[in-house]
Amino acid sequence: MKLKFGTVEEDVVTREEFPLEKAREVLKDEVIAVLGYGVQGPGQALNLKDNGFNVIVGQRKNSKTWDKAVADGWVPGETLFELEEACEKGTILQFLLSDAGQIALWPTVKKHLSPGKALYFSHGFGVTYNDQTGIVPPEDVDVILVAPKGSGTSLRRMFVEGRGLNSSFAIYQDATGKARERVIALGIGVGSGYLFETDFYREVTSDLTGERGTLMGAIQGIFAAQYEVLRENGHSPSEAFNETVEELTQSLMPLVAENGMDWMYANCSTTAQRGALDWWKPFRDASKPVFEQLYKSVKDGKEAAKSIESNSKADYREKLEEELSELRDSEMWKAGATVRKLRPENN
Ligand SMILES: NC(=O)C1=CN([C@@H]2O[C@H](COP(=O)(O)OP(=O)(O)OC[C@H]3O[C@@H](n4cnc5c(N)ncnc54)[C@H](O)[C@@H]3O)[C@@H](O)[C@H]2O)C=CC1
Ligand SMILES: CC(=O)[C@](C)(O)C(=O)O
Ligand SMILES: [Mg+2]
Ligand SMILES: [Mg+2]
Repeated sequence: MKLKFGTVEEDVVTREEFPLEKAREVLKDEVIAVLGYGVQGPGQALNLKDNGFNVIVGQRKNSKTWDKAVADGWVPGETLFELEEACEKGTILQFLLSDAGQIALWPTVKKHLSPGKALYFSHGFGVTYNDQTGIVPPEDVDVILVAPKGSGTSLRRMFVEGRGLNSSFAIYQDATGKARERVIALGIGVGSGYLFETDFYREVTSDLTGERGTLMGAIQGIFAAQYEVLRENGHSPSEAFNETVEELTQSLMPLVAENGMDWMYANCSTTAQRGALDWWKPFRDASKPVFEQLYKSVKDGKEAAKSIESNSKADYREKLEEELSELRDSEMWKAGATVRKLRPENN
């Protein structure tokens, strides 16, 4: 359906125009092989299974995630296979290894992409940066994308709650003439609330910008800056944390989610409104050059190169964990752990 986003009209696909029954009809003869069982793998595979699709999972044996797949109800030899066996059995291959991991498995996946199969991604990364990944799909398969706009953990949680995370979708190559109905059916099948169309390049550039920017990188940066200034001026950790993070996640962001920034402002004091209206523009102006630098680094493929380089190392998990523990052990997030315990619903 066509909808106005501000003054711009866009086409979105909802469950109303493309109900689950239609998705099941489109994919009734397909075997959907979900390759990789990290964060997106479980969310998408379990939602597809619960929605009545024919799904198998491919994962390395003797790994923690193989055991997790078994614990989630996938049966070795029936619905859970080694990666190569799943590639062979699947007619739609959902390539949900980490973006760096996809490079290593690509020769195997490619070998099993016989004509008419579909290659499905949840990120435009591998194909867009194919000068770095080597992922160049054969011409006689569909190449499609459904990118849930959130963590696989939320995708599953929201599905179980009867809600739906929104996703973008894209078609890179339509070899069968059925790529469009295939990709939309998969998008509905994995539990998307609605789908908006993009292309692989735009998906990856916006996504890499978003996660490095406001969604993850910038927000931690801005939290740290304010927390430090409050602490340096003699405020206690609990006061600094509450005024920086807790109030935002518990009180104010839910209001923004419900009805927008203006409505959240309107539900705060006129004192706060005066100050926030004065200060948001200096913050925008201070951070915009950093966002421009970030977008350029994404566009130039530098962010992709860094990610491939670091996540292809044998000990990449340990290294990431080390850096995450640095965050976890910072005073701000230690204070956060105590504050979370104090929420009445947590005790
Ligand atoms: N994590 C998320 O919620 C989101 C991820 N995506 C995209 O979905 C795709 C999958 O991402 P995640 O689920 O985060 O992946 P992940 O980092 O959790 O890894 C998925 C699986 O790949 C396996 N793997 C890694 N390297 C391997 C290798 N060399 N050989 C064999 N297996 C290997 C891991 O064991 C794991 O089971 C990526 O394209 C990512 O950008 C998109 C939206 C959100
Ligand atoms: C959750 C999501 O969509 C991210 C942040 O882009 C990602 O995990 O890559
Ligand atoms: Mg994303
Ligand atoms: Mg991402």
